[in-house]
Amino acid sequence: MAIRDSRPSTEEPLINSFDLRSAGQHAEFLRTRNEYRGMAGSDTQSASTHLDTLIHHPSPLVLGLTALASISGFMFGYDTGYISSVLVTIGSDLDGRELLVSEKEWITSGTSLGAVVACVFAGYTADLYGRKLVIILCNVLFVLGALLQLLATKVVTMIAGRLIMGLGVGIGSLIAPLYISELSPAKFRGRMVIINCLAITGGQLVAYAIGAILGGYHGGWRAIVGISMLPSTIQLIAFIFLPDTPRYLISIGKHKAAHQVLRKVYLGCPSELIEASIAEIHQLNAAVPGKTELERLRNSASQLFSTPSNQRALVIGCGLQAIQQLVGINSLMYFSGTIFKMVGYSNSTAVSCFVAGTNFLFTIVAFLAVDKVGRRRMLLVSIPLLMCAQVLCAVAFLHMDVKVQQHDLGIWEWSILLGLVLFVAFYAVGLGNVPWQQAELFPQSVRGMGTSLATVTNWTGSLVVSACFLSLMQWLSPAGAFFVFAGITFASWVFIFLVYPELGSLQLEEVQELLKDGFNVQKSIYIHQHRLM
Ligand SMILES: O[C@H]1[C@H](O)[C@@H](O)[C@H](O)[C@@H](O)[C@H]1O
Repeated sequence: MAIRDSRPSTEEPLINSFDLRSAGQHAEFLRTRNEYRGMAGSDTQSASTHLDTLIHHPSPLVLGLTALASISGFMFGYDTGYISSVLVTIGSDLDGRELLVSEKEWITSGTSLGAVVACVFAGYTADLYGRKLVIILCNVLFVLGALLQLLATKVVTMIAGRLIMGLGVGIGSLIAPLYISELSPAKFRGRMVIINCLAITGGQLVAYAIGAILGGYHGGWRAIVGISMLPSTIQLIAFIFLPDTPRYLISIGKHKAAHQVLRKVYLGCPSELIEASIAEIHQLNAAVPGKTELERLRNSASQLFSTPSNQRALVIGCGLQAIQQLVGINSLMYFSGTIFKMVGYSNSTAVSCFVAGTNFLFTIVAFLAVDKVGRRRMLLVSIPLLMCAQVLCAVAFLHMDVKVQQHDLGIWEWSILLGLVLFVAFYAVGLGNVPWQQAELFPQSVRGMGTSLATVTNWTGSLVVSACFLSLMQWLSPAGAFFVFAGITFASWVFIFLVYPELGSLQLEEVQELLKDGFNVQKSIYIHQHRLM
């Protein structure tokens, strides 16, 4: 907001009247403001940025709502993660016979397919009817999908259940990071969104672990599916009573309700400053014009595609989500068992847990580092290391004859294990979570629609990789497949280096201003460094 001079004439009197809690804080505020003025040629610092300087920890409300919103992330991870163990143990429970390969494929990819479809509509629905309502809707779909699978005696019911659950997964993957981004103060935003990523990778880990435990029992798969209804029911009930995001509330004119939420977000901060921040957010977030919903949909789309800052936001958001998937992570998440079996390791379930556990652990590293190190730097450092890990896997595969079923575990077999673990680890610290910060790229009026497109890109990429990976290994050999991933990873680094600015310390309303006349990478780095000081 400081990039745009939003409250030029009221700035000084307002500052004087604020009950700043200490001289140190005031000094800090003035220093930040002056440096920022110098950098951006602006005359003021926004009330929201000022509010940020007054708080030092996320408030209990921010933490609580983030944790509850992240249940959607958990469902995303759990629902995509449990299917491998269900398929192994389902036997002839459906239609009284073993499943055909094509049926297994439908049951597996049904969720991703449902997710792609749902993301197309979810964002715009959230722009129109609110973030909270969409969270409730996604839980209804989770529960409905799980119930159908739980009670299924026919293959077709099972596929329908997976598809409906997929609709929920798609909506949840979009709405949880959006809700958290709009709620969190800028300085904790990165970390709060990563809590949702921790829930995704945690959900995958729990799904593998529960699969390993219950998979051994006859009919255990129904319990694996049934368990998924518990977290979604909790989230469904909780969000009936919880508030929508302050930014959404402001966008529909509910300033009083927004004030109540913001007071708990910025605990102990002066009420006048919160008012000023609401006025700013209101002023900077003009609603999309239109009398009917169709008219507004048309205007939103044209605003999203024709405004230069939104075009750049789309390039970054969709680009990062495509990269997240095309480097091949889900070939490991879904097929690590197959890969390890090919290499000669026998216990594929344990191995899958190991891969999922690494993903989870290194997401914690990202959580601890993101707001200090910055999103851009985390990507630029972790991606070359990820590429080295992929090359290590490829070279190790070159030295093995994968057609031989039983290998002694020699140096190259161990190198593959090492390569895959490093692959997941370096992915988790950067690409696993930074693309999910997508909501910060778009302005309020088209945030839902913009994140929809980015999320559709993610799920399409995931579908393409999981559908093609086994064939790719056949056509090009496993070594060839990993060299392809390494090539994509290299190109990704160049893309990110050229176009991805550091958005870590900007208010959501400032990002648009930054992207107005270019990607402004250098400028963004400058702001980040100065606000961190
Ligand atoms: O960020 C997540 C996470 O990294 C998961 O492990 C992966 O399966 C998803 O596709 C990705 O979106």
